[in-house]
Amino acid sequence: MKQNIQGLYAITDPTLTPDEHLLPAAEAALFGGARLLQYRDKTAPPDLRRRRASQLRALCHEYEALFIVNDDPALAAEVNADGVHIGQSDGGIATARALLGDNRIIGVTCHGDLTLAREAAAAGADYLAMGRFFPSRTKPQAPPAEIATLKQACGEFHLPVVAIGGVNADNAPLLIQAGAASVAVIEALFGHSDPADIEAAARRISTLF
Ligand SMILES: Cc1ncc(COP(=O)(O)OP(=O)(O)O)c(N)n1
Ligand SMILES: Cc1ncsc1CCOP(=O)(O)O
Ligand SMILES: [Mg+2]
Repeated sequence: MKQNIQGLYAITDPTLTPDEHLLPAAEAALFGGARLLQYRDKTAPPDLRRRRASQLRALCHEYEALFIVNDDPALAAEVNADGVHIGQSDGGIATARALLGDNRIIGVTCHGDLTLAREAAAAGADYLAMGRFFPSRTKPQAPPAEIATLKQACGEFHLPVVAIGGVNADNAPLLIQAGAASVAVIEALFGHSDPADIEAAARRISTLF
């Protein structure tokens, strides 16, 4: 499982995709080649989050893709997700590891900071997420990161590095050439409402790997 952190990493967004369209939108991204899918919803009530996370896990596994829950290791454990993504204020790797065990994936936000990346690697992260590399309307306040730092991280760590922030089919090659194992994408996929357009956008990015 952990060796498969590679390729297009699609991340859902409740502002771009209303709940009633979530499953078809996610399926379009998977059909277009997404290899990982993250459920990122900070606003839905807990029972809906549980239901959608279970449904998305089943969908991802139909496409042999990895299913990751954002922010919430307890939900990831409850729905038997492949892993969790945590940021610097999301509770820490040790807490997530205690809930998820050694076989599940823990991804950690390291912004553009090699010190954070070294700490996450030493604490047992399974992938390091760096970014934002380009302006992002989804998270404009995310601290900017340099592609030179991405290159350095990819050379230093024996862990996959995921690049995020304003990524689309035109700029993803810069990140892949710098060594990113995966690019994480929200708006360039889910900014489309027609599933055929989501699928086409996913395919354009997936074929870059
Ligand atoms: C793959 C990936 N990388 C980075 C993030 C950002 O996580 P975080 O810093 O915790 O911010 P939020 O996404 O929680 O707003 C991510 N979710 N996924
Ligand atoms: C969650 C997150 N963390 C850093 S940038 C970002 C948002 C990525 O979304 P988009 O692909 O729409 O820029
Ligand atoms: Mg978070």
